[in-house]
Amino acid sequence: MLEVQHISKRYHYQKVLNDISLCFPKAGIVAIVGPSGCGKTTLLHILGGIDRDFQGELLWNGRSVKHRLTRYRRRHISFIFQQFHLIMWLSLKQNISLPRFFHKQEKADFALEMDALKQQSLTSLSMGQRQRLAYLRSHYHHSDILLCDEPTGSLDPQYAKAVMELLKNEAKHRLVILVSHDEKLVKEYSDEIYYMQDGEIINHDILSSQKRIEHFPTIHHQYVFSHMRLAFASLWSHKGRSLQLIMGLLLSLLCIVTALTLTRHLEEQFHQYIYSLVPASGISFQSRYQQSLSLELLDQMQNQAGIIKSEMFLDDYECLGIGFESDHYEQSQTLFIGDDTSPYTYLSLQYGQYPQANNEILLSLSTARHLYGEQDVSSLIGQNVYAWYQHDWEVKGICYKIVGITNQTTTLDTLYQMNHAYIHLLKDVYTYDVNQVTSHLGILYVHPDYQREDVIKQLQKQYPDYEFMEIGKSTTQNVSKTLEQVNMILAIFSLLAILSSLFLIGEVMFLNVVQKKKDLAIMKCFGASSLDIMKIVFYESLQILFIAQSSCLILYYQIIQILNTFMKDVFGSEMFSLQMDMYVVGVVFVLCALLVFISQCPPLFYILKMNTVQALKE
Ligand SMILES: Nc1ncnc2c1ncn2[C@@H]1O[C@H](COP(=O)(O)OP(=O)(O)OP(=O)(O)O)[C@@H](O)[C@H]1O
Repeated sequence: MLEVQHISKRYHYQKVLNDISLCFPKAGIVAIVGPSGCGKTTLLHILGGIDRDFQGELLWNGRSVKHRLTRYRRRHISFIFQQFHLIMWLSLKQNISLPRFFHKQEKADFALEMDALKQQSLTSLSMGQRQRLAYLRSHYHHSDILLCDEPTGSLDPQYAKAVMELLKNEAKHRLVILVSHDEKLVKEYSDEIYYMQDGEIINHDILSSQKRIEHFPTIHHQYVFSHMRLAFASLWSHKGRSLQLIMGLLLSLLCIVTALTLTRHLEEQFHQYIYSLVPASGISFQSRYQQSLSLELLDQMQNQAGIIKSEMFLDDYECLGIGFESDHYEQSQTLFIGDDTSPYTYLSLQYGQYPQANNEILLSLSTARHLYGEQDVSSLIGQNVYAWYQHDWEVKGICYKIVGITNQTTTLDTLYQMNHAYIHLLKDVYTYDVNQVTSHLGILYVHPDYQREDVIKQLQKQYPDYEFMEIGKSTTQNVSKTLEQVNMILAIFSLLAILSSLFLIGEVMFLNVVQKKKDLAIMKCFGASSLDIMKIVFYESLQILFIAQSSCLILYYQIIQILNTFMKDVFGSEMFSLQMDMYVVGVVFVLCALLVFISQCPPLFYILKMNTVQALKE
């Protein structure tokens, strides 16, 4: 049984309700009538548990419910408002079954009444139809008390009577409290009437009494994923704005994920590329006093532990390329040849054998293909090619016989030959004395079982007049350092981009809550707690995040594919190929989710502080 004791309420300095005590029956229609502004609606809000800011007691079955109003509303209260308070971004059915989004329902069957409205959109409904919807919604939640604020206010007399008949029928099973101006209509249908004036009850008429007839409606469970569904409906209701948010977040996520993947992968692949040009086992050396190197010195060094091959590059002799033509190197078949990149003893043969004489060479598989096109490269074995060298602007060719093809693919076209072979061959072509040619740069190759640093230390001790350096190390270090800086800058910019879009999400969600606060208050009237409302708002931003992140994953995959095709075209090999970096994706997505959570604090805080009665009036 519902009871209020010594209820008083003030708005600033105005006393709206003054020490009201009432005791209501279990069933029947109880009307509250009085002039405009006397406090009827205020009293109704207190009875409905949506206004918690009052003095006095609200009792249900003798127990105070002032501190558990959400539970009280859910179990015992439903409303019909004068302005209907329908939620325009929900469907007809969702509006009617609104209470079921928040708790399980004892639902009456109203399929017949629904059929007439089913075809229409909410905005196209007439006032009478909206009134009917509001009635159906209150009926959906079969509560102990139905509170009606001017339920016939906007209806023509004929339809008003029909609504009163419905309420009369309702009142057999529950208590109907209605606030109305229409004293005549009220007298015709009410069992009790309270007369109010200036916030006080001035009279009470009991016209008849109604015994409550219990009925046992079917029980419907709460909708599954109810908060998610409401969040999605809310998101859909402002789809333009949501799309902008999703696009903003998607672009920032895509930028940061792609940029970080590029720099992380490119660093690795730059290193690989550098090592494909300059072997990881190479040590370069030169005299500290600018003295020329000699073949004896090379032979001496080659006998050191851990060294497997030594080379020296003649200062003024440069290999221009190889080709099949004997008369001139500038032919289309001529290939530019890089310096050989590793001792051939450690390369696996695909065809043929290792060189046995100075004029025999090995080709890397990629060079053989380059030279011979689509044809079977094994038929290159035994063929002659010409390597063209330039000295003092004079270009001369040395004839080599291809004896083998390795299975190696190299970035630059490469040929391998016996130690110092080209020095001996050039001597005959250019006719010089081997001891007279100068060379200031030598290369040593370290056995894979040895550490380059250790070998360098050893060499440094033994040959103090020479300076030894790891080939490619400083370049890779420089590349790593530069890419690290690029990474850092990218990360900062991307973080700023994500922060700004999250700030935007926070801002838009806040505006959204402010804009929809009346709808959220309506939900509260139909059983939602503050936590339910917070969940809806939070899930809405999670949905934005989810859509942005999943679209980002799809686009990220596409971008990686496009970049790989592009790089394959540009570099002509698959050396620079990217893969989806799930580590980067994971870190960025988790960080972003965390920031979304933080960006939701202002709207969620706003909901906690929201005044339901105030919000309903807006
Ligand atoms: N949020 C508010 N802030 C300040 N004053 C308010 C607020 N809400 C209502 N009032 C005042 O409280 C008084 C009672 O208002 P209430 O709406 O309860 O009256 P009512 O009897 O239902 O009037 P009506 O029949 O016209 O709806 C009015 O004087 C109104 O101006």
